Amino acid sequence: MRASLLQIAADEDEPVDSRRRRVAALVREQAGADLVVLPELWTTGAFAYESFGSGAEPLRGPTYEVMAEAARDAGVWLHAGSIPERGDAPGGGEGPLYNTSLVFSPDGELAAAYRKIHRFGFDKGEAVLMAAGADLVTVRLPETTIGVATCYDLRFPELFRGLVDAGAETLVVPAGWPERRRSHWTLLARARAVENQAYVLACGTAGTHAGVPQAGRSIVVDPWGEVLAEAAGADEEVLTVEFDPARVARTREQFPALKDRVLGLDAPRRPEPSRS
Ligand SMILES: NC(=O)CCC(=O)C(=O)O
Repeated sequence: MRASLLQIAADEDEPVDSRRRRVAALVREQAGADLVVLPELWTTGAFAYESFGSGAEPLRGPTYEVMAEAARDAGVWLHAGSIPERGDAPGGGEGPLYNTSLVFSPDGELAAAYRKIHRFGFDKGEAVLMAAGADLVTVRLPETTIGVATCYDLRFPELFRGLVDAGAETLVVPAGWPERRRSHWTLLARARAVENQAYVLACGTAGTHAGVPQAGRSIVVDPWGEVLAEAAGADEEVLTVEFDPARVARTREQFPALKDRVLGLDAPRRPEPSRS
């Protein structure tokens, strides 16, 4: 399988419509790839909190339209990164905001939408401006099943275990990860690959947005935890990699650690009563 990760910048000086067209052209240039991946919130920037409301769009809004067409023209599976999605309110009108990833099939149909479950920012930013998703999302491609997660989700191994239990063999993680925590990005991408015996395709953002320098360093890790490809730095880059999806099953068979899982350990344990 061939995948291209498009590590693009979300520069405030570039009008969003121009960026959509520019990114669509880049997607079209990837014709021949099986899967193309974009970063998190590339229309606004993942740290441009004040733009989330003004830059929000419905699920089937302008980014959806442009990306569906680009996927169809290129004939690729496209994980189009995420958008600030304005959900519907139950009685009509404006509902909550979500950080929503869109996955398109090569015929330009929406194959899946994933609303980010773990919102970043603690008591500010995304954590207060956006609502949390609740559903794990996997998508069956001809060669592999992808499991979808977004940026901060990378810190929560239980989400990835859920994806593996749902059949995921390739974990796709668009992100807007800051330079300040670059070492965590690489470490966590490799950890998620090793512990789940799965490929990890993690696509970061280039440049600086909202004053936050981005780590870039998009990375592809194999099911043994080895780095197959890594972006050179934090500039815009197309990272292309060939990988063999069958290695997931082989790795899980030859080193069957996933079979040794002990389930139900997540409940708090009480100390044994004293026997004296
Ligand atoms: N956009 C994000 O989710 C940022 C996550 C992050 O900075 C971190 O986990 O560290």
